Amino acid sequence: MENYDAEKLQALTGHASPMDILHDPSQNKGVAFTHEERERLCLRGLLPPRPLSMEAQLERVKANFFSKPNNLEKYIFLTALQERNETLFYRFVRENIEQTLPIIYTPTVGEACQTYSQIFRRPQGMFISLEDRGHVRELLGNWEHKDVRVIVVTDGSRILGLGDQGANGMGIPVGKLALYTACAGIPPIHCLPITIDVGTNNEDLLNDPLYVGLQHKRVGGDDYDGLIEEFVQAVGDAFPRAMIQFEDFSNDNAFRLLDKYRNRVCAFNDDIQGTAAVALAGLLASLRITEGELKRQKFLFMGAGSAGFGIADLILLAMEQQGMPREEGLKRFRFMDSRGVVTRQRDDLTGRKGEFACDDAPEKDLEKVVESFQPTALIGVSGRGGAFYEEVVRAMARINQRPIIFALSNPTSKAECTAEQCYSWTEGRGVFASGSPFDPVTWQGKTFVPGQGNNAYCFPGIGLGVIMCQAKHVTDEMFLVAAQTLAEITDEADLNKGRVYPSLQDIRAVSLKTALAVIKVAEERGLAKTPLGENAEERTRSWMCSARYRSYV
Ligand SMILES: NC(=O)C1=CN([C@@H]2O[C@H](COP(=O)(O)OP(=O)(O)OC[C@H]3O[C@@H](n4cnc5c(N)ncnc54)[C@H](O)[C@@H]3O)[C@@H](O)[C@H]2O)C=CC1
Ligand SMILES: CC(=O)C(=O)O
Ligand SMILES: [Mg+2]
Repeated sequence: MENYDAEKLQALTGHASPMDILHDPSQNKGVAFTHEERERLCLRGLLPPRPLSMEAQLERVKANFFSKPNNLEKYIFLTALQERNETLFYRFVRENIEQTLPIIYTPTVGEACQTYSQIFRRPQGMFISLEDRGHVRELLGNWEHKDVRVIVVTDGSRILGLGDQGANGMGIPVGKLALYTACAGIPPIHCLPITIDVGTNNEDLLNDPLYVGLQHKRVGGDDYDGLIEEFVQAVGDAFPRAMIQFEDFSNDNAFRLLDKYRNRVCAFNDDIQGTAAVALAGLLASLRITEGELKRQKFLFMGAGSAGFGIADLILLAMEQQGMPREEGLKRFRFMDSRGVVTRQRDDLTGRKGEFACDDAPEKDLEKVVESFQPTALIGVSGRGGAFYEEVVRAMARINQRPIIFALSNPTSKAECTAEQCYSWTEGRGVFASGSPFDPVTWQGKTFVPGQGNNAYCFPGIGLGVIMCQAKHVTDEMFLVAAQTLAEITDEADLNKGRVYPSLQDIRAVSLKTALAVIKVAEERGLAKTPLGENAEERTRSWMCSARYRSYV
């Protein structure tokens, strides 16, 4: 028989045994449990005798983190901390955001997905596979938390610019949701990462004996659509207050699923819409440097997929708001993909490509397209590292006094050019942003701090706003206001350093402002199920979790 009162413990912590408290990452404080708490929760003897403060724990975590020999080891270390003591994990991430974001997110999360089968310790999130057809609702009932508000779901088919990673893509929803908590204060209890496994076309995984996903080719067609439909319906039933974020779906499905579900449930696609918001924000801030007007810009996109068309659509919406009709705006865009410029003569004008196709002659050489189209902004969303080679960047600098060059592909190895290349090839005149972080660059005595043009600046705040007012849908207008809000927060000091985004240190304030702007749109459009009115800021602030230990005495 136990010498503790299980009922009392249950009432206090939700757990009937003291050891379960230590094994629950949302309750565990490790050695930070005070003497009084240890007494009350019957933890005496289960911990080394001397209580330490959270500050001391943070010192230890810091020393461990920085002593790791490489980034993947840092990732494994932080994941273990997250699974052991969530509060300490989030406090450490927040206090060291510049150092930890590149680990729990791009670029290292990409490496973590690629090695997922090797580094797998404990499952995080939920896996739904083809084998679960007909049982998805039942399966969601196995998740321990019942009040889920945000689901990030992938099918692993296009993980960053690394292609098909199958079930190993789970690192992405887990990382994105960690950002929801770290950057927007959404309590982890409300977050659910999900990977839908319909197989993989990645030959390495199909031949890897350690691969943890279904080891057959991807299944598409009605079976795929049926599973996604069952998933969306099951979410509505199991978690009626949840918003669904589609993440890293290959572009044959990304737009299709977005179009199918955006007006039916509360859902958005981050690669299309979140990326659009961050890119537009960066462009609006860039125009304060180049002293240009959005309507007068010419955009050349390398990459004609989810991110590219998502960004272009939002730019067009912003142009329309400034009085430029969509038809006129379309003329200011060119898209290139692996087959060259997207022209009307092509035989693959499916989806968004048809609308953005131009009348130019076919051309595969990026430098020639830069010379003929004379873009003011070059945007890389191709997942092809090094696509912006020296002659291309130099041509941009010949045509423009201040060329805008965004290398948005992730992870770092897929960036179309590096920050250093951009600044040196444009002789310090390039206005640069990248999807994965680059260190500051000193060029001829001036130090540039490149901004990170990553949807991480937008989706946490948008999600926070949607959740707070329980918006019925996530609309393009919400992404537009998110972009405008982010651009406004970027100040002159940022721009003077060459950074077209605010510092990541300010990310919580950015997320809060974004959320408030989103709530306002939802309320104005009659989409808010629980309007917050004048209390929006106070209610949102007080809902955001703070990464502080709760007291049990
Ligand atoms: N910075 C950010 O916040 C975000 C960055 N991305 C990055 O953007 C990249 C693309 O993502 P999605 O648009 O979702 O992928 P996608 O697969 O929908 O589109 C990729 C496009 O690039 C084209 N492409 C591929 N190889 C090429 C080559 N050699 N030359 C020219 N074009 C080529 C493809 O034909 C396709 O049009 C990825 O690396 C992803 O990590 C995506 C979302 C957000
Ligand atoms: C950042 C992001 O969502 C991507 O690279 O897919
Ligand atoms: Mg993504």
